This record gives sequence, C-alpha cells and structure tokens, in this order.
Amino acid sequence: MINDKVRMYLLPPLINAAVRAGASIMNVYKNLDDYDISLKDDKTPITLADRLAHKTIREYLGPTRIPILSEEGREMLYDERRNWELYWLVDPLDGTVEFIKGNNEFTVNIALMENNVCMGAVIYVPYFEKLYIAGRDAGSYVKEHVAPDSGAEYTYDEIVTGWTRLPLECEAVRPHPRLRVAVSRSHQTPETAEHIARLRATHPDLEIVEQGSSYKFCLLAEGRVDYYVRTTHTYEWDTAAGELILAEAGGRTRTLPDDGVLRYNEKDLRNPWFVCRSKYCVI
Ligand SMILES: Nc1ncnc2c1ncn2[C@@H]1O[C@H](COP(=O)(O)O)[C@@H](OP(=O)(O)O)[C@H]1O
Ligand SMILES: [Mg+2]
Repeated sequence: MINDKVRMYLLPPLINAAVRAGASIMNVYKNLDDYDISLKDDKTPITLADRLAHKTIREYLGPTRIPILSEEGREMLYDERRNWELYWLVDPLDGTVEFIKGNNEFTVNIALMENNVCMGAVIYVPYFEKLYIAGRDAGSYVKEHVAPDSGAEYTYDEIVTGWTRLPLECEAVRPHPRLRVAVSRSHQTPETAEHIARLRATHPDLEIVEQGSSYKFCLLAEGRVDYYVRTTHTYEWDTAAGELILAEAGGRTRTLPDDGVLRYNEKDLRNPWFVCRSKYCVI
C-alpha cells in the first residue's frame, strides 16, 4: 500500500508531468494550421498536441520506473499490464475534439493506480490554468493560476501552498435552486436525451451544462454542477483521475444501468455508461 511518504514523493512528478504536457498542448493550440489531425483505429481524432503531450509525460514520468498506460500507447498487451501493481493511467489530451474546435475545454489526466484503484490524481486544464489534485482519503483540491510551463519543477510544499479544498464553499456554488446537469458537448446519444427527459419529469427547470473533457468531473467536484450523465463510450483514462477528484470532494460515480462501480485495468479499456453526482446532489 502506498504510504504517506511515497505519496509525497510521487505528487511532484504527477503535477509537473501534467503542467509540462499542458505547455506542449498550448504551443500547438496557437497554430491551427499545424494540428496534423488524423483518425485512430476507433475513428477518434488525434493531433500533434496529443502526441507531444504523450511524449512529454512519458519522458518526465519515465524515471519513476512506474509503467505507463496511456491513450497514446493503448496497444499495450493485456497480458503485459494485467498484473501491474502500480501504474500511471494517462490521457495526455482529453477532449481532442474540443481542442480542434478551439473551445478551450480540454484537459490532461494522470492517475496513479495501485492494484487497479486510483490513489492519486491530477486533472490539468491548461487554457484556464487550473490544476485539480486528489489523494485517496486525503481530499480534493484546486490550485489556480498554474500557467503551462515546459520546465515545471514544483516541489511538494509549493504544490500544497495556496490550494483550495473541494467542494468550494462560495455562494456561486450552493445552494442552487435548479438541478444542473452536465453532458458531453460533442458526444450525446438518444439515450442521453431520454435520461434527461426522465430527470425533467421531477425537475422541470433543470439546466443543461454542455462541457467537453474530464473538466465535467472538476465542475462536479467544485459543486458548480450537480449531475453528469454519460451514455457514450469513454475509456479508463478519461475517468480514473476525475472519479477520484469527485469522490474526494464527496461525490460519486455509478455505472448504468446496474448501479455498480467503474473498474480499471480491464481487458477492454472502454467504460460502461455511468452517472456522477456531486456532494450536494439531491437526486
Ligand atoms: N465519437 C467519438 N469521438 C471522439 N471521442 C469520443 C467519441 N465517443 C466517445 N469519445 C470519448 O470521449 C472523450 C471526450 O470526452 P467528452 O465527450 O466528455 O468531451 C474522448 O476522449 P479523447 O478526447 O481523449 O479522445 C473519447 O475517449
Ligand atoms: Mg480522453
């Protein structure tokens, strides 16, 4: 089991890898003509930014000698990874579609997995310069004004100075008279609409919040949205960090339709459908 000492030792590489990857992404973001977009086998897009962010993270986390399972290295064989005790689960650029559309809603996700349970997590939102951090049984936090930096070398003390515990306690967050429901901006299905129609039966004035990437988990953790319904595929690297950040802020994630938990390091890395609730969600 990872003890507090190991956790303190691993927090800086986790954070610095994400902030450095954010710098790689933002360097590409400025040059729309040079995104070098292509489609992967599953027909989802990949850009130069995904590749550079992956390379940055791999180079920075390599010296930890903990193996990496990344969206841009997904060809890793199940037999090779199934017995890993520790690994980094990485989405170097989550929300590639939003990146291409230019709406700023993209993130870097890194989760430290121990026996297939997320023990530490970071979601970095480079455009908004926000860093969300969670440790199992240690809470969730947000740190603002963390600019993308290709040479980031934050120490443990620098990271934990000036961060804010989640959920937020400010007035903008609660109480809120209407149920706020997050959905993917670009990936909705008829089942998403049906699910929302059922919610509307009891909450006719509910508010839809369309948002790309794992940033939805961050909004739930902060308490800015109450509920998130996901009825299209995601992969394990899309959810591991966000799920811990939400859980440590008092929220929860449950699979649809069976009300179970998301499992990690499965043979098939695609998640079942799920719903998330913030700490204060009333349904
Ligand atoms: N048709 C599709 N095209 C692109 N991504 C899809 C998709 N269906 C599901 N996804 C998943 O949805 C993620 C984005 O989340 P959201 O829809 O909440 O913005 C993608 O992560 P990547 O952007 O890392 O590939 C991808 O894993
Ligand atoms: Mg993703």
